[in-house]
Amino acid sequence: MEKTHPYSSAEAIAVELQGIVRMFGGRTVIDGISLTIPRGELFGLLGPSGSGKTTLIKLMTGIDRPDAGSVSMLGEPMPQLKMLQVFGYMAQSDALYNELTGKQNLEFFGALFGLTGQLLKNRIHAAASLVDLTDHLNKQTAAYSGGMKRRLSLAIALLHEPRLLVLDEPTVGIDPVLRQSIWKELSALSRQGITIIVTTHVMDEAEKCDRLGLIRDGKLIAADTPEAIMQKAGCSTIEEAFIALGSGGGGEK
Ligand SMILES: Nc1ncnc2c1ncn2[C@@H]1O[C@H](COP(=O)(O)OP(=O)(O)OP(=O)(O)O)[C@@H](O)[C@H]1O
Repeated sequence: MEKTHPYSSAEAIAVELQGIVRMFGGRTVIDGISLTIPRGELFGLLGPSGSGKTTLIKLMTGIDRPDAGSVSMLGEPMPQLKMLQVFGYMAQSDALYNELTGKQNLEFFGALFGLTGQLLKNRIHAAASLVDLTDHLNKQTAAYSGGMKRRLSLAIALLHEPRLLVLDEPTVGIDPVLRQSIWKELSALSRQGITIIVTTHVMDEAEKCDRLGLIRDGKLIAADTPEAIMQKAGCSTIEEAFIALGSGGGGEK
């Protein structure tokens, strides 16, 4: 479905990275990345383990600072404390209170976002049903499976109806049926104008993104639609394209 977004040009950009460099202990982990993500885009970050995906999204959200270059989110320079209210972030490892129930976790994080009373109840209901956890809300989180914990983390990231969702491998440990329904929902949120940035290792998920950024050794080796990336690489799958582009191939097979 065609997306239409009624934003002025100043508001039209969700995230802008200019010449980002991040070093750890003298090693360059993000090596001069520039990237613009428009509002409402479902943008996937794809790359091998250790290529810098998590580091890059931490820089986008202001959780970490670059050693060089600049980051802005929705027109605001990052990092900024007030921007924490604007985006929903789901980290790679679940930051949950195991001794609390699923519902208590949602209430706790909802309160941090200033949600109270009936509004909080409504949001908990909506977010929990989205990730199919309604029947498990009164269980202690310690008794949740890995996939249930991921789903609870996703519900927490959605609780305050953020304009920007940043999800670090949201579907790890989630079964294929639920994975599909979560992706359907992500597409629907994106059609409503919510920007979604998602890291993934799963190729069929990558193909569902509006645009993909391919990262290798801290460099952005491509940023385009899945179709354009496959065409450029002269490949019929994203997986093949990723390998071809990453090894320096440009499609002239
Ligand atoms: N705080 C840190 N201190 C030192 N090195 C770090 C730190 N954070 C990340 N790194 C290193 O930076 C590199 C990129 O890590 P990052 O977590 O961004 O990769 P990734 O692409 O998200 O990997 P994965 O898919 O396995 O999650 C790795 O070599 C990692 O060891």
